[in-house]
Amino acid sequence: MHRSPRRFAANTTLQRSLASSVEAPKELAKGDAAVESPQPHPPRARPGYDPATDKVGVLLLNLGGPDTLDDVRPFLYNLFADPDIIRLPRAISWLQPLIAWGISTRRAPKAREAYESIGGGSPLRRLTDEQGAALRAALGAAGVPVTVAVAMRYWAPFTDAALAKLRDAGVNKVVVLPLYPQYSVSTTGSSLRALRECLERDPAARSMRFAVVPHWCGRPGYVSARVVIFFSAHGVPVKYVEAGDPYQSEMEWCVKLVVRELRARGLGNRCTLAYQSRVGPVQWLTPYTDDAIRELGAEGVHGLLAVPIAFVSEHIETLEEIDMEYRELAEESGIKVWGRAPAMNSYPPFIQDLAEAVLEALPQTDRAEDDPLTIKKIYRLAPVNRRAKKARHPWLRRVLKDMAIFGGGGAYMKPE
Ligand SMILES: C=CC1=C(C)c2cc3[nH]c(cc4nc(cc5[nH]c(cc1n2)c(C)c5CCC(=O)O)C(CCC(=O)O)=C4C)c(C)c3C=C
Ligand SMILES: [Fe+2]
Repeated sequence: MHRSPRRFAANTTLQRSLASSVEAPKELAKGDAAVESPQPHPPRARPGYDPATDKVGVLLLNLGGPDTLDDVRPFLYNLFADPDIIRLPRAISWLQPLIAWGISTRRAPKAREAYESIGGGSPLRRLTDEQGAALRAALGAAGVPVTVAVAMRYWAPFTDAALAKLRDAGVNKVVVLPLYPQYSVSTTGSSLRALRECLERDPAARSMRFAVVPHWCGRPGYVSARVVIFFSAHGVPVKYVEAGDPYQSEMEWCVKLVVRELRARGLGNRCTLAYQSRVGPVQWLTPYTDDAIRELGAEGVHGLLAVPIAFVSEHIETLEEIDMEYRELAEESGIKVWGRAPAMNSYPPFIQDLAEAVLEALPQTDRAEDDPLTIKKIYRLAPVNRRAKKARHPWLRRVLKDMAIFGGGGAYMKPE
């Protein structure tokens, strides 16, 4: 029998302050240049949006991170207790809480040190709130006023609080926007499963209509904003990809589009893709970022510009792993010049493009088959455990291809 892993509650003060979600944070109200708001436009009808009857919500999905050092271990517990992160055979799935407890307890001291080195916690929540505020402003300027709520997977604000916020605001149409450019079962898939589970527990929330933007790494606003060379992406275990996770092919496709953009701008730099942040003893996607850095150093490469291609906000993986660990490794490997492209955070052209993704998805809220069922469909098609084997069958691959996972919004380009 599958038992739900126990989830640690987040620090209650923070939960109180953030369950209320994404009203513009105070520092943004002062006029932060990065999110200087476009002027709101009176609501105007567009496909999927009738100002007379519709109240639109945007549900941003993200991973979450510990707010304080005390949060590190319970945050790690939540992460490792996720069956999309540690995939156990069904027969021993009941062991997951124990395994999660063991790994989080063992990993916590090192992770705590890393979070301490970037200021004592993850900035992901603040940056995601800022992205939400900027997105709300961009959509308001397009004549679609929205309520934005953030649903973090492993730390507050959790999905149930985010759904409650949307419901309390009277929202009847929700566009679900994962803040992961590329789809992986371990990220977007897991967040969509959490959302589906919340909807199953909460019939009132099911009265809202949903549309999902499953991935957006091919959108022009994401591709053309980058000018870089050493692409470093968060990895996943190879088994995920063998089981049909589209993450690696989306990553390679995304990098190809960025490289094409670089070439079009006359930049002939060599480009490399490598994978960072592996956890545990299993084989992850290769080449590993650390091996790639060593090899490039041994080849006599003079300078490297790291590009965090899978991350849209600064957090532990950029601020500590790339900026500190990989920089040090690069220096030791003989690389003389090291740089890192910043994450997008609330960069206006990026937010503008996300706003367009939301507007393109909005008409899907009017398709009965896309209501919370979409979420089910997408997750079912994301092959985990035994479903993974089935994904090897040509017919299921065909279904996968036709369905929402590869559907995307209008401007979305399919992998070549
Ligand atoms: C592109 C995004 C990500 C993928 C794919 C992903 C897969 C994945 N991650 C772990 C284990 C850990 N991830 C951790 C932190 C972390 N991961 C992502 C993104 C992806 N993960 C982000 C944005 C962050 C940072 C969170 C923050 O600081 O706010 C951690 C915790 C840090 C640490 O101890 O190293 C772990 C652990 C697995 C096992 C996995 C695929 C199966
Ligand atoms: Fe991760």
